[in-house]
Amino acid sequence: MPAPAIKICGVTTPAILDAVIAARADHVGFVFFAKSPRHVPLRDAPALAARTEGHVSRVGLFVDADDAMIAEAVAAARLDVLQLHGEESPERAAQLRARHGLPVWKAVPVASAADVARAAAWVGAVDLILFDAKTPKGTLPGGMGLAFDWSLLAGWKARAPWGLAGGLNPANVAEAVRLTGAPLVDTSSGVESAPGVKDAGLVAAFCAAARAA
Ligand SMILES: O=C(O)c1ccccc1N[C@@H]1O[C@H](COP(=O)(O)O)[C@@H](O)[C@H]1O
Repeated sequence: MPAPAIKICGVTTPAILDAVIAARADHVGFVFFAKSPRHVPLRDAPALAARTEGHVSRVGLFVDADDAMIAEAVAAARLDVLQLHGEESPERAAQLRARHGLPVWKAVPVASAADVARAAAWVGAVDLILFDAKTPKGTLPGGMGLAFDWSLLAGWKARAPWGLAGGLNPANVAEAVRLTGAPLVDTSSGVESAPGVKDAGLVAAFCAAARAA
């Protein structure tokens, strides 16, 4: 089984961006969602984007964002991918893909086998389906460090590119890849010392563990 692609999400500082690049992650995620402790203000995005050039692809994470917000972030961070993490519809995803000419990833919240089955609605509308843990009502729709029961993915027959998120960290990512065969793994809280505070050592450990899986 080839090593999974790796995305480190919620990067907000040049120092951690350098750690992500040094650890040879494939994707870095910038969160454009004001309620998140990992929110990147638009004014900070150009400098972060410039640092990534030629090293890592830039994924912009949005939660039910409007057109203006997404267009500004695409320009400021020179995004390569749009990740939708809210209640966007397949039609909205397809519209954004056409408008920006960028791949669109959609997070699908999972707590049951039915949630995995519902991911079929996204096949064809997006470029990658990201299975993530369903979070409690009233909390952030992701970035909570919560894992779901990975065995639920046994019902997913991989009819589309997909990835695994939710509570992944250096200690469990190898097991997650072994059990699910995920072609892409995505983490945020699992490489932090506190919400929104990334740890360069944990970033390196996560990438090494994912690659060794
Ligand atoms: O990171 C956030 O703050 C965030 C906010 C709103 C939606 C999604 C968010 N993060 C994404 O959630 C998954 C799982 O994160 P974790 O590893 O469990 O912390 C991942 O894709 C994050 O990028």
